[in-house]
Amino acid sequence: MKALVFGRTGQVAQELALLLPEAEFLGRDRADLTDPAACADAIAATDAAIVINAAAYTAVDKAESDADTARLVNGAAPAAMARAAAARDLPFLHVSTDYVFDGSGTAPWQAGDRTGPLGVYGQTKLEGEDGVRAAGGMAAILRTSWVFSPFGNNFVKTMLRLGRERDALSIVADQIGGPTPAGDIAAALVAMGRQMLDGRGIAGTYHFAGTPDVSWADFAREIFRQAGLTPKVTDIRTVDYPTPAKRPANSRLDCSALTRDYGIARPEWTKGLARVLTILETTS
Ligand SMILES: NC(=O)C1=CN([C@@H]2O[C@H](COP(=O)(O)OP(=O)(O)OC[C@H]3O[C@@H](n4cnc5c(N)ncnc54)[C@H](OP(=O)(O)O)[C@@H]3O)[C@@H](O)[C@H]2O)C=CC1
Ligand SMILES: Cc1cn([C@H]2C[C@H](O)[C@@H](COP(=O)(O)OP(=O)(O)O[C@H]3O[C@@H](C)C(=O)[C@@H](O)[C@H]3O)O2)c(=O)[nH]c1=O
Ligand SMILES: [Mg+2]
Repeated sequence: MKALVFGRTGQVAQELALLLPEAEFLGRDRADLTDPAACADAIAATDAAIVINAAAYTAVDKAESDADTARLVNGAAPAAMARAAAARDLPFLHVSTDYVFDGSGTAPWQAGDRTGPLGVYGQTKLEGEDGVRAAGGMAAILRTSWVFSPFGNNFVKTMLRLGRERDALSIVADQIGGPTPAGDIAAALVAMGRQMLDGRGIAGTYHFAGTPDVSWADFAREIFRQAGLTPKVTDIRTVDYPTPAKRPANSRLDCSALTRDYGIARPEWTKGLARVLTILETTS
C-alpha cells in the first residue's frame, strides 16, 4: 500500500514500517507538526494513495504546561492534513485516544458518546478529531488506548525497568481500560486503508482497544508474570498518585462498530504482550 505516514520514530509508526516497507515515513525533520501548513504541503506534493497520521504530542503530563505546542501538533496539524487529503481525494487515517472522554461511569464508551477531556492532551486530541471530521472526505479516526510496543516509551517498558529496580510498586487500580499493542493498531490501520482504497471504506470515528479491560495495576501484574519478575504490586487509588494531568477512570471503549464496518476484532493484549517481551529479550 503506497502510504504517506506522518511519524517515523513513534510506536505506531515503527509497527507500520514493519507492515508497509513500501510506505514513506515523514519524521520531524521532513514534516514538523508544529507547522501545519508544511504538513499540508507534503500531502499536496505526494504520489501516495493514502495518508496516515501516526504522530502526536503524547506526553500527557508535560502537555499541561506546554499547551500551545500540544494544540498545534494534536489539533491544528491533523486538521490541516485532513483538509489537504480531502482536497486531493486521498483517504486519510488518524489515530486518537480514550483521553477525549471524562472517564465517568463504567459502561464502554461508544464513538458518538459525549466527550469531556480532563487535560490538555485529551482536549487537543479532541480538537484534532473535530478538525478531521470537519474536513470531510474519506477520513477515519481510530481512537485507541494504553498503547504498548517494543519501541519508544510506554507502560510496559516502564514496568520492566521498575520491576527490576524495586521490590515493591504501588499502581493505580481505579483506572480501567484496554491495553493495546501498537502492532495491532498498525494492522487495523492497514486493513482499513486497504478497504478504503477498494471503495469499501466508511468514513467516521471508530474505537479499537485490546481485550480484556483491566486496571493499570492488573496490567502491571500480567507484565511481571510474563516477564518472570516478582515485585509486590499494591493497588492504590488515583488520588494517591498525584500527576499534573487528570486521567479518566473509565477508559473502556466499545469497539463493536469497527467489527461491524471493517471486520476488525479486538486483539487479546496478553498475546501482543508476549510478542513485545520476546522482541525486547532478543534485542536487549
Ligand atoms: N501512547 C499511547 O498510550 C496512546 C497513543 N494514542 C495515539 O496513538 C497515536 C500514536 O501514538 P504513539 O505511537 O504511542 O506515539 P509516540 O509517543 O510513540 O510517538 C509520537 C510520534 O510523534 C512524533 N512527533 C511528536 N511531535 C512532533 C512534531 N512536532 N513534529 C513531528 N513529529 C512529532 C514523535 O516524533 P519524535 O520522536 O521526533 O518526538 C513520534 O514519532 C497518537 O495519535 C496518539 O495520540 C492513543 C492512545 C494511547
Ligand atoms: C509509573 C507508574 C504509573 N502509575 C500510573 C499513572 C497512570 O495513571 C498509569 C499509566 O501511566 P502512564 O504514564 O503510562 O500513563 P499515560 O502516559 O497517561 O498513558 C496514556 O498515554 C496517552 C498518550 C494515551 O492516549 C492514553 O491512552 C494512555 O496510554 O499508571 C502508577 O500508579 N504507578 C507507577 O509507578
Ligand atoms: Mg505516558
